[in-house]
Amino acid sequence: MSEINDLRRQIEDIDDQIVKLIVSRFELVKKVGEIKKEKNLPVTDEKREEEVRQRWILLARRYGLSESFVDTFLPILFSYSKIYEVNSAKKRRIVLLGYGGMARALASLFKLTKQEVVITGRDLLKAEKLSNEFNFVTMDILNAIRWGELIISTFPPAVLLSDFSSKIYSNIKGKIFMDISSSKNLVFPYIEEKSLKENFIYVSIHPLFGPYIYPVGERVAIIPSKSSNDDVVKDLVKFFRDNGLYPLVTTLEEHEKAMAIVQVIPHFYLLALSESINKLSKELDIDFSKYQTTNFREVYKLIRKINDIKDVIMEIQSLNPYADKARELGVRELNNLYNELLEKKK
Ligand SMILES: C=C(O[C@@H]1C=C(C(=O)O)C=C[C@H]1O)C(=O)O
Repeated sequence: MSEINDLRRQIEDIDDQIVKLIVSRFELVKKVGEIKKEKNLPVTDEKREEEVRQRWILLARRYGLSESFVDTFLPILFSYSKIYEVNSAKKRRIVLLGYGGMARALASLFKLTKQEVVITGRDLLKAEKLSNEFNFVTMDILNAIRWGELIISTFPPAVLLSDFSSKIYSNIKGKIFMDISSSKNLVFPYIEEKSLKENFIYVSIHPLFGPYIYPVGERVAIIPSKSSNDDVVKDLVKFFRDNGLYPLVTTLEEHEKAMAIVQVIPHFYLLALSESINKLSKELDIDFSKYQTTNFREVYKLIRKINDIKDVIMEIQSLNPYADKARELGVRELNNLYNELLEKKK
């Protein structure tokens, strides 16, 4: 036993050094972040990440560490590095309409950059619960939008199109209003028209990440409207960059087409895959959880994630204007593959 204890003391010594070294690394990363902010550069630098990865792979080979360790460890290191790189940004008065997962993700970023944030919605108790998590403030909707400067709605499309939101649109003259919908085909023209009529500035955004906390370095699509000019867009690009995201200015059409590719098809396959796995395991009467391969584990993680946000996923399937085309193609490709494999058997 004392031999184990002795070894464990040595392990602890090494752990001490690892933690100290990681913190020293983060301190340097923080300095890189300050320079990037001065130079208006985004937090994420994919080229540099690949460079770092290649160095690590060489080191791993030299010292006999597995490459899979590198590929498991580095993404975690990078994602925490980026949290350290986000500094306080110019203070804006931000109103978050809604208190779901995406509101929480955005709130976590605004906490890192020390923004002034008011969280509000139809249920003020729920709004307060989220506010408390980050030490932000809750107000009723009308007071919040009177106070705020940037209004970010995390409401679902049906709410954005309702009379409830109309009341908001007619009380935000001169302010910037953003929605975060994944499918914008319905809401964009509707809010754009409201913004021209009610004299507010509408810029549609789409955070390209799920409802996870501290999404530093992730992308956000920005879609200008007829009521927003270049200065507003430039200002928002800087705002999102300073708040740790990677802004991408695009158009409504391009956005919807891109989402057909990166959301509609993958979600469609994953939902079907989820059902197929469940049904086959019942039919064959096998508890597959005991037999998880590494790849299966990754795939199943994704399946679980999308099942958690099934409402949003079904909404995208029904609202994206290219969804029918995408799904038809998806089914056709499955059939092709099916036939190809059948042919081989003959
Ligand atoms: C520290 C930097 O920022 C990020 C973090 C990196 C890291 O932890 O090594 C690498 C690239 C960037 O995505 C950098 O650009 O060097």
